[in-house]
Amino acid sequence: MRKIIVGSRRSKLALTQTNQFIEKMKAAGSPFEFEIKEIVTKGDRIVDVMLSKVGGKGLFVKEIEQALFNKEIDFAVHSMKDMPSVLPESLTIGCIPEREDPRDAYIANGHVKLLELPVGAVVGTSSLRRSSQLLLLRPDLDIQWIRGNIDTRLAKLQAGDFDAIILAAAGLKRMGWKDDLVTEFLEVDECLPAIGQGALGIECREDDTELLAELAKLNHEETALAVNAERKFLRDMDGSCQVPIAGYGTVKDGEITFTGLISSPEADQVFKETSISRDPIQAGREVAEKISAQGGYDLIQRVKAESNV
Ligand SMILES: NCc1[nH]cc(CCC(=O)O)c1CC(=O)O
Repeated sequence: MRKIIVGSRRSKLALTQTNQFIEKMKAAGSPFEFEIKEIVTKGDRIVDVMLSKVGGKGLFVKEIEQALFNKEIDFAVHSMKDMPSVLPESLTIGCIPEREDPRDAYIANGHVKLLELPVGAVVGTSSLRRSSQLLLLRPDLDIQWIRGNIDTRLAKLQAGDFDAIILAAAGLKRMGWKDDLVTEFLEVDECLPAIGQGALGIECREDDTELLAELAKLNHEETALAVNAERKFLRDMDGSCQVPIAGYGTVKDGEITFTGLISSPEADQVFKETSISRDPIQAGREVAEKISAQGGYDLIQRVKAESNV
């Protein structure tokens, strides 16, 4: 029996996602034995710097991809949100399992609703995408950067460093947090999620046909279509997690409805467009074209130049 070595970051969330996926493979009758190999990435070593200032795409994936090339590991479970829009040659996404909740979760001390926070309240997030969309809803808020894993962020909230914080609902749910921790789930039309948020991607070597055949059984067609549209938009806009870019697709009867958003960090310029297509590439491309025609692509380039990434 082949033993599959699964690479995982060392964070609680990464290990949880990896273990949950391995259990799914076992339940689907996969013929392998599994062993997890922990890998420390650059993104895990940097804790105190604003992520958007650190620079370099794929902070959480480079070391893992190197281990795949070296055949030290056979696959890795990534949050699609952390994946650069282009994969290195000879690696591929073997499958995209069914998506968890794509929404952002707003968690406030005393469960004060977002629209009821006092003027100038301090909200913690480390994402320009979240901060710019928050400012659209509440221009008066004092957005402060927060870093660290889920537990660290919740502890900082509880310590009173912030009045509220925003986290991905998917991470909380996978870690077993109950919904009553969350003050409000921000609906996708008020805070459009990150590209790929809530979805996992299983990265492996392109020539590992034996493994690819097993992974294919866990692919979720609708999630994969939506995420492909989202990632086409990310590629065409030349985006990354270091610029305020968002996108979310849904699929009904084989038809993808995709909405993309580009904003300035101050949220004084916002472009949001939707396209519907049976082809994920076309859906993503069309939204990118519409937004670029209005100046969205130039805005992304300017944000990048200003933050030196
Ligand atoms: N940027 C870190 C990261 N990457 C994936 C998730 C959550 C899980 C997911 O979105 O699938 C998180 C944490 C967060 O944003 O709160």
